[in-house]
Amino acid sequence: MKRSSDSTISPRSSKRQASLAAFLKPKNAPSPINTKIHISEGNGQEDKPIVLDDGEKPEPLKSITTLDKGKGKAVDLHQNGTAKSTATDLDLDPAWPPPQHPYHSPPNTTYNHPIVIPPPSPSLQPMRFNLNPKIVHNPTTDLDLVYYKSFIDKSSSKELMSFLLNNLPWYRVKYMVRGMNINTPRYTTVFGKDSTDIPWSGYMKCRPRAIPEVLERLMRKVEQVTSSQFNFCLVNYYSSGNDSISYHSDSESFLGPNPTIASLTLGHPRDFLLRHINHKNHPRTGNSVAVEKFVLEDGDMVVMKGKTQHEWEHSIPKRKSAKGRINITFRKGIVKYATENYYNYNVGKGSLHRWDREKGEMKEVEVSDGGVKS
Ligand SMILES: O=C(O)CCC(=O)C(=O)O
Ligand SMILES: [Fe+2]
Repeated sequence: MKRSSDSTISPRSSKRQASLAAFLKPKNAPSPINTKIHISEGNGQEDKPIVLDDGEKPEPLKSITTLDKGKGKAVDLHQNGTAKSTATDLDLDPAWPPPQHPYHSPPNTTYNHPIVIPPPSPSLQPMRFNLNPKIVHNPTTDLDLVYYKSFIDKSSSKELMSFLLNNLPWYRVKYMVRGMNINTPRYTTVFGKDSTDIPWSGYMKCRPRAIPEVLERLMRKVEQVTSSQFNFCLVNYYSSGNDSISYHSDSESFLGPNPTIASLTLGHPRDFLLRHINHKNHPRTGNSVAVEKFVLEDGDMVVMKGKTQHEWEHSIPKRKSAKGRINITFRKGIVKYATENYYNYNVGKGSLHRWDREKGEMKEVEVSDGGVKS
């Protein structure tokens, strides 16, 4: 999806919000929200027309629709059927990944990395995880989440945050939509390749990058815990409360129907809002649907699944006092366009940024690393 809010195009641009989900609304459903500017925003962008709509007023927040308070434990699926409440990334099933896994091995573990991303430091071995999810499922509104509070344990999450901040290449992507310049309001980066048999070297518009070892190990664990398979890892860094992602759905057709997306938080907490695409008038009930809010804290993981991406939008709104937060998402792209799109909107053509440890801030590095070809 693309991004919008926070572009330089006009003072009102920060109000602009995005949704591709509007295109997926059931036929005859009432029009979701009226109409002025509605620019889709997120981490990928689909080649579809963009519905224009206006950022609407904020709505009162209601508590989450937690139907199962999550007393049960997550089942660690590859532990010979034994359910566990904690795990590490080193206790993976040796048969994982299976031969048909959608992440085909890159030519080497550092393939197309524009900078040296070191292997995980000893302090990151092993990473420890807590498996105590809450199931958030509302069959009427099709909200379908699994929410792991403190999925990554505190010391692993601190180490991981520092490792990623210091070692990943970061971008502040600029792009154009309908003649308007958009500045992505957060730092982004992406690794991985779609599940097609196209070789890693076979992309004309971008150069897919191998998922760095530490993120691949995390991905394998998340796959095991969620019974899913992924081939992309997108990472966001929100450096302050001014960084954000506006309402959008990750419902791009290049992820296939009902995509499962696992999303992890490291660092300072941020509000995560979910809004139904027909929140003013739900087609089945005729009622309004309240915005759902989660405060995502260090180590938390939210798995969005089922029809969530088709029926709901999510956002990380700006918040005055917020401080640095990393978000990692794992997804599965099924066509070549997934790769082109994700690199275009999360690496782009601009210069890379590195974390300046001494100053505690991002620094723009002059060289362009050729992530995306012109
Ligand atoms: O930062 C987050 O929690 C959400 C990120 C997100 O929605 C996205 O990258 O598509
Ligand atoms: Fe998203």
